[in-house]
Amino acid sequence: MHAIIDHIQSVDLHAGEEARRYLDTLTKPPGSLGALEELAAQLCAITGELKPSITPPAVIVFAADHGVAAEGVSAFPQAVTAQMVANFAQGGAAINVFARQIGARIEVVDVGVASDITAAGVVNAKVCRGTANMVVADAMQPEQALEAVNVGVAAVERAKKVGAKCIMVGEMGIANTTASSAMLAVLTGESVASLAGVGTGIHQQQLTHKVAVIERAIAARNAGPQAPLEVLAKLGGLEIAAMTGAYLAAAAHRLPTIVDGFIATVAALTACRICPAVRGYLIFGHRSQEPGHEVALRALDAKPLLDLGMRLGEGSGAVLAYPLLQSAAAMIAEMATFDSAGVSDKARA
Ligand SMILES: O=C(O)c1ccc[n+]([C@@H]2O[C@H](COP(=O)([O-])O)[C@@H](O)[C@H]2O)c1
Ligand SMILES: Cc1cc2nc[nH]c2cc1C
Repeated sequence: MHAIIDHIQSVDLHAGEEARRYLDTLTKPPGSLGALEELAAQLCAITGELKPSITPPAVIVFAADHGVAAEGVSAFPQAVTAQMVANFAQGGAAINVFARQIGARIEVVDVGVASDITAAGVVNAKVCRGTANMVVADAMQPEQALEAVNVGVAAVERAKKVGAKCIMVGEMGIANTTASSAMLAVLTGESVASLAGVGTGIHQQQLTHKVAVIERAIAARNAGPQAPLEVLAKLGGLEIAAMTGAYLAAAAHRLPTIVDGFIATVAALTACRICPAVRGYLIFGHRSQEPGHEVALRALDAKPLLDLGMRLGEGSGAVLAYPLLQSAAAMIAEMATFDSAGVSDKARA
């Protein structure tokens, strides 16, 4: 992990400024393409190119289990994590459908599913069989958390090796909204009650219980916001650690990265707390319905592209936003300028 952090540089602010100036020469009233213009400028700042390429895209889904599932904090049993991994391998999950739509390769990585994964094509990078129950023990040992971060780094480097120009990271892990909520409460100082949500769809009474479980875990684990890796190890999850590593590696390799929903954004926040320069490489795909997502987005000063009332995970909201990046990249690369098209601009009128 430390080797990859040493390679992270801030995005190229000069390229971003140059892109903004160039966008104002294109045949449209200045600023009229709204957020798409800012997106185009960000892609230029990330890649250092005035005509950035984001093709081909790559999707990576990290799966792991959570000991805290034993506290009854999810609407679904732990076995669903492994069952969904098999579904990903067969191409039948929402993320498979959306990835096919945009022509993205998809890699599924077992970073810590509790049971054996036999499905063909799943990368076996199991650090251990799920985390410990954070109410009674640290979720991970520091070396396990570090190993899981490195699983994420390696996955992005595999994608980079086969030519990926845009990274979308997703996750699957029953009870991971509990882990993410605990991390976020510590990282931001916000109350658990203000950010914990229904996850896969628990009822109000179960949500009250979930809040109490998270509060007990936080009190018992004793981790502070100044030590993000410790927060990750004590309260996080193996797939959250892998996502954190993926964001660090994507930044180190100057790859535009689309962040998915709640769990992904907590991992992104963790990566930014470890290395603030990561922030410039992140594009936020969508606003999840999980209330904590708003808190995490605010902590990152981030405005997501889409707001579809989704709360699935898997990377689905990131992949759905990818066509907007395609539009932004195509717009800056292909639009005519006022000069080239012989259109009078405002200044000359
Ligand atoms: O990405 C999100 O915003 C999101 C919000 C709620 C739930 N999820 C997904 O649902 C699972 C976690 O929910 P839970 O209730 O088991 O904590 C996990 O597999 C996530 O991918 C994902
Ligand atoms: C079926 C199912 C699919 C999922 N995908 C991501 N999280 C999930 C949780 C459940 C329960």
